[in-house]
Amino acid sequence: MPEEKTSMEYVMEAASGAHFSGLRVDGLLRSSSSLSSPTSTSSPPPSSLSATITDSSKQPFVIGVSGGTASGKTTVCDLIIQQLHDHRVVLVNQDSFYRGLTAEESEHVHEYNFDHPDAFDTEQLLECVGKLKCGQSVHVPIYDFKNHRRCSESFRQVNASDVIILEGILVFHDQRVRNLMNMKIFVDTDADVRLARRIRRDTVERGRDVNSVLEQASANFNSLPIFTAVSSWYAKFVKPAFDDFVLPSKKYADVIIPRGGDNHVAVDLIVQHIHTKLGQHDLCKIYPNVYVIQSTFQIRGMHTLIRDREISKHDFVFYSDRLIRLVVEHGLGHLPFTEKQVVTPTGSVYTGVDFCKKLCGVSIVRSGESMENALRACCKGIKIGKILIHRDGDNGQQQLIYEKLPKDISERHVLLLDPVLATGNSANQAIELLIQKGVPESHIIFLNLISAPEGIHCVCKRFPALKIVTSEIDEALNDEFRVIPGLGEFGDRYFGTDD
Ligand SMILES: Nc1ncnc2c1ncn2[C@@H]1O[C@H](COP(=O)(O)OP(=O)(O)O)[C@@H](O)[C@H]1O
Ligand SMILES: Nc1ccn([C@@H]2O[C@H](COP(=O)(O)O)[C@@H](O)[C@H]2O)c(=O)n1
Ligand SMILES: [Mg+2]
Repeated sequence: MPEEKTSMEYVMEAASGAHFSGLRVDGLLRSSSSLSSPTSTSSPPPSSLSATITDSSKQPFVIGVSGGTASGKTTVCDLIIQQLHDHRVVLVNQDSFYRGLTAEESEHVHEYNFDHPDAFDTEQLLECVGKLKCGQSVHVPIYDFKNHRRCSESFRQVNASDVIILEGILVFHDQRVRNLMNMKIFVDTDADVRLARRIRRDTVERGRDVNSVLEQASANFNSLPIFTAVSSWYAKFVKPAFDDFVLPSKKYADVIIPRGGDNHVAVDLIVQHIHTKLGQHDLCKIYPNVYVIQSTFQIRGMHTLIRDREISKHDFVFYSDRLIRLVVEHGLGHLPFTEKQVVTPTGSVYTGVDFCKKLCGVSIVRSGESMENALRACCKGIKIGKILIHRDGDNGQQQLIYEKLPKDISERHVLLLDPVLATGNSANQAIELLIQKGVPESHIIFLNLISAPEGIHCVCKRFPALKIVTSEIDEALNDEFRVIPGLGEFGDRYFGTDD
């Protein structure tokens, strides 16, 4: 983190897809996670979500964190950032947008009200966060609390990220700033505790001498004779501004955290909520029956391998099988269950669930057959039917060639197997057939490794009650109806007929 510099300097915060966070603009590195360099190998690769963040249609999740001075806003932000370690996070402090003081104001700095909304350049803050929301990089000013001014020649470059945290005493004051936020958190800490912390922080971190802080602090101690006569910055500005502007903005919060950073339960819940929001592909929000299995580095790694055109056949099959198994397990999790109790060897009763018995698989030949082994491995003795649909060229025309399905299929839940969902035409034809055979639409779970958005739209619009479980949603189809980036002809690669 730079001290004041005479030459122009960029302080890189978020770059190259890794996770960055918690870099304070007052010259203090607060978060241990921000110690990693932008290219650190310990930093995670961008998730599928992160990758799409650079696409301006994908907006980052913006969190506003407000609360009185020294309530623990920055501490809470650091905790959130640490727990969001697999996402790119940037922290923007409202303090960075303090206006510069005129010469006269500087001369009478103790008369200046840093706690009034007018002390901030809100237009600049709006522009900055607006750009970040659109996936653009911005230059954030660096504020020097010791000298009450911006470092005129240094700024921090903040790049596109998955999560933007905007923190400051008055970030909920202006409606336009509030409107940028997806989630608003108010850190609510007792006034006496805040005052004590502020005294300590301002002397240790902000270069204030003890007397000046005590002068600021006198409002809360003004029953003590020693401080009654002292003119008080805290009494004059900080406390009234808290009562007039900060506290009234608490009503806009979605979440109020009592005790700040000590409240680990609240922080955990907030992080869980953000994870859920980030993990959801936009299509999952449009179609609630589309499920993308939770991405992990193992899953990303396996996708990286099977999508690599240079991978050996053996490895392609091995890693495809691993991924298919995960999708199958996830799909099984969507089946209905009944409660079941068993007695354990300790003689105690364990209340669990019983698997759904009325079940079968149906593979769309030929690539769907690659998923049969995983299904058999999970469901002993499961019946698996087959549907063969012929694609006439690339014009979307389909023809049903062959079907062999269990006779009582209408009484079963069906796991429909096809590793790649592209246009959705063959899937729709297969689903149509299952419905003709009497399978209720809501009893069909369609399992894929990768899905194109076009295929999801096509299937979900026609069969809204059916569930789709996939491990990744790709970008789009190209002009030849192939999934991009995709992985080529899955069946040929899996069964070794791609030479
Ligand atoms: N739960 C806590 N227990 C003890 N000290 C804390 C706690 N939370 C914050 N602090 C300290 O109080 C001061 C103010 O906290 P900070 O998070 O910077 O507040 P804010 O950003 O709201 O002004 C800092 O010096 C910080 O280390
Ligand atoms: N030059 C300045 C500018 C602001 N302050 C005080 O900082 C407080 C806001 O920062 P928090 O981290 O406490 O939210 C605010 O209450 C201002 O009084 C300052 O001391 N000097
Ligand atoms: Mg702070």
